[in-house]
Amino acid sequence: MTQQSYPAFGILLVDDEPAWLKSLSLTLRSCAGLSNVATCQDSREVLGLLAQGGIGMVMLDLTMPHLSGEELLKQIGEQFPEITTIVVSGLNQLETAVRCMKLGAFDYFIKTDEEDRIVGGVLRAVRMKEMQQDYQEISSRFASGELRHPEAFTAIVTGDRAMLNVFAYAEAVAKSPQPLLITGESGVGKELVAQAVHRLSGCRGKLVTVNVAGLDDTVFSDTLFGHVRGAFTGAEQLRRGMIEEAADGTLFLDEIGDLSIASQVKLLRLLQEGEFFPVGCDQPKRLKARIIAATHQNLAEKETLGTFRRDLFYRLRTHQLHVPPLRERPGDIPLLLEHFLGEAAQTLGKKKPTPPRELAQLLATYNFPGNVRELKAMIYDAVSIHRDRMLSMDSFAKAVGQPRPGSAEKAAPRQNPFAGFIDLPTFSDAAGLLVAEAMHRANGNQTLAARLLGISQPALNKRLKMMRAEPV
Ligand SMILES: Nc1ncnc2c1ncn2[C@@H]1O[C@H](COP(=O)(O)OP(=O)(O)OP(=O)(O)O)[C@@H](O)[C@H]1O
Repeated sequence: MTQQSYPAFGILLVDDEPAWLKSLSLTLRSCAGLSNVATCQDSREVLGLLAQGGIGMVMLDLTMPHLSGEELLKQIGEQFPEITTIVVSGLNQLETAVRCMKLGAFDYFIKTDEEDRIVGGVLRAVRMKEMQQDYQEISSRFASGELRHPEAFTAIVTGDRAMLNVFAYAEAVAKSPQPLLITGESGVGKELVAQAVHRLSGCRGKLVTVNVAGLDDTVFSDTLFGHVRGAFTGAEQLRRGMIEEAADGTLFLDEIGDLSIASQVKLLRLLQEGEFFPVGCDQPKRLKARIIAATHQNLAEKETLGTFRRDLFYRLRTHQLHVPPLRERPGDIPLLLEHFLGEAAQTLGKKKPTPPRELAQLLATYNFPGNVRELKAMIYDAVSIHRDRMLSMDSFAKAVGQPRPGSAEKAAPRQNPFAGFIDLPTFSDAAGLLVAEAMHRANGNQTLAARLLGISQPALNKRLKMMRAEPV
């Protein structure tokens, strides 16, 4: 996407008629935004040109002097199997088309076909080729297992294997012009990942973020596509949409799961055709930005319920990254704690406090529905009220012990876990099981287990001694 010309690989047009070569190049440039196009009039030169490298696709005439198109097709298939070949011929014969397909042609067009058909076919082939290249890149990155640009991820604190896999994938698809979908619960760091992908893309344009939640279809169109002067009452000035703001860069569409069906249709058209119409304008403009979309919602479920279009879902997830929730990467909690303590202290102009040893363990017992954002807020909160050298556990214990406002735990009356039992355990058995669970969650730390149970540490110690004397 950094290069001026698109796509990243060259497209070679081969025909002995210069007028056709000129008109096809113009059509590809103006209707499909394909500018990385070279032409060749002499079929004998084609193999030599391909040997120089850089060409990923050939569009070939069949009836040419010297080397016929069919012969060339065969030789390209043998010597350059990675190159996609499309036949564009004056011959409207089914047998010829079938023969070409058998020789490996990706598609077959007749010169008199409508322009839209040819352009659509070429764009399809370009997309397939880009995806092939992306997948090769992905597998080679995973095989090497190393990040080439770890510095792009410095804002994301983690040591987790699954997160490192997310980074490897992000690196592999960063330069792809295909859309990228980032999923994961709220607060896991999806936007940080989008920023890293943009940085790695090498695009010289900006990263432009649009939160599409709550935008009705009219505002969505106006925000993304912009409008011309006089497009509607109040449109006194021309407005460039966010797509244009993000030209040669990345357009990050956050909360994509909330998009209305009408706007989904428009986004799909943008992705499929690579063009859009500013409101009130009948001249299409080309999409020159890479699209990254993110959501905390389950799009597969929404698609089944009919609230998210299947075609858009499949288009968006050409490449997909899932950022795991914090509770699935407890090893990150101490790292994030250290990081945010430093950050909060600096922001609040305080000395970085020392966290008690049990704090990370206490936090590991909590399931963090708000993920890293919630942890960050807890730490900022604690640092803002802290006075001594040692950080107090109190605000954390309070936060992890409380059901979140509006959460299911608060809304639903707590079920008595013994409700379905025919024979109730004895009081001492039940207490023993509760203590065993708290000790397990606290990783054997009595201070922490006592906090979880809401009793003092000596009381817990006494109970443990009793349990050892008469095991449950
Ligand atoms: N691994 C991390 N290291 C450092 N900071 C992080 C990390 N993950 C998230 N954060 C911070 O947590 C907050 C939430 O992150 P972010 O906005 O990227 O999450 P999100 O998944 O995009 O959330 P939402 O779905 O609500 O938009 C931000 O302040 C971000 O800087």
